[in-house]
Amino acid sequence: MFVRRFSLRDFRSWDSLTLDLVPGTTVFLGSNGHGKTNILESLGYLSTLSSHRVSSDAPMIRNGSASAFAGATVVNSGRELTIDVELIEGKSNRARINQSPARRPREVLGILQSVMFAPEDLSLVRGDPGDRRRYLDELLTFRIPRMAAVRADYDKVLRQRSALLKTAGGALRRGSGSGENVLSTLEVWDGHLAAHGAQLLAGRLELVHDLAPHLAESYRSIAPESRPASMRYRSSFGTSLDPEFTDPTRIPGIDDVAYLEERFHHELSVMRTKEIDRGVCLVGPHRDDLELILGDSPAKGFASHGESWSFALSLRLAGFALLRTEGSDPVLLLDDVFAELDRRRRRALAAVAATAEQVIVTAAVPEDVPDELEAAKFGVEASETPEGRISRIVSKDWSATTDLSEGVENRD
Ligand SMILES: Nc1ncnc2c1ncn2[C@@H]1O[C@H](COP(=O)(O)OP(=O)(O)OP(=O)(O)O)[C@@H](O)[C@H]1O
Repeated sequence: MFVRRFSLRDFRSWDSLTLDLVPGTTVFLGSNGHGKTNILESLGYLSTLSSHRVSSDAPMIRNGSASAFAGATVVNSGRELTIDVELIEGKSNRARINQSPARRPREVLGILQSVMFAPEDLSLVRGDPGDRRRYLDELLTFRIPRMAAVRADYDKVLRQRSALLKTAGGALRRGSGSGENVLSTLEVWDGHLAAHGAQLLAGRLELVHDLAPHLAESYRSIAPESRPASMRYRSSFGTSLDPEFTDPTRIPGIDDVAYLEERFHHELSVMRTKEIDRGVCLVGPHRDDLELILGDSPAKGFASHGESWSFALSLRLAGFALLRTEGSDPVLLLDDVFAELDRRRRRALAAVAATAEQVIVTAAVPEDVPDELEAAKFGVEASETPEGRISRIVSKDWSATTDLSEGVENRD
């Protein structure tokens, strides 16, 4: 698939931009802090409804504006769909598909599939479990779009159940009669949590099973002199779950969801007193992790800086390879990453990028982009204006390269 056109309004440093793109590699070039990453972030947002840099939407709205807009026309096997999202300060976001309002923004998920590799990805290896869960869930949603609804339902039940756990703790400590009522309501929420959680968990386990060989292969090609890379899902269910279930080589079965739902229920009953004491939900997919292993050791806290980079890149390339084997052709978004890589890893990444239908790259200077990637180039420059610092596409002399910014308007 490829993005044929995209538009921004009041998105970070871009007050207004409409740009036509083509398949192949497109590079946005400019000095630090001029607005290149903001472009990739907006495409990533249209793809996943979240930013790779911030956990809330507010920072993406241009300073002084009440809302931001990002839209893209995506061509997938000859079929064109236009999606757009409006981020509104203090209100729910709005999304449209082919100009028609979507009932929920998450309906746009899956239309623009992308894999982004960015400096922030080091946190996949070194950061908190939440970063790795997000990595898994984004891929899962591309594979199985209905998983976006399962995740949303799970999060909703989790919030309600957590609030109830706090109430239950208070009521039982006071010895009030309402404690009994709260406990029976908790049973109902346990059922909902286990039902949604089991689906999410089964989806993640199947994903890890399918992803693991691609990870091993990607890491081998990037860092052949290093130890082998592997992954394993770590469940918060403890001994309630047969360890065989998290073995990435185990072939998922059709009864998995039912088994996991039953185990989830069981684990909730085991943890009941502890959960009420603490007032939080202690087990479930929201407490799980993806273990990344280098040789026989956990990559986190053990891998060198270079190995961690290779691991993070391999995770992204593994996701890209998996989606491609399943018939999808995600857009590859590479945020200023070539300058960070040594020659071997640059070549490995360039080789994969050359096979993608569309690659969008940011770089400070043309020399940062490997020669193997024939690229169309746009210059990006920000300047101070009465409305603040605003980014623009500018014409540059790239000498002997294709400068597409000639004639491009930063249109309304
Ligand atoms: N909400 C916002 N409103 C206005 N400007 C913003 C907002 N958020 C970020 N910016 C501006 O965007 C610019 C940073 O843009 P971006 O991160 O895209 O830079 P970049 O060109 O990718 O730089 P680097 O090469 O250093 O990564 C900064 O000037 C910052 O002040």
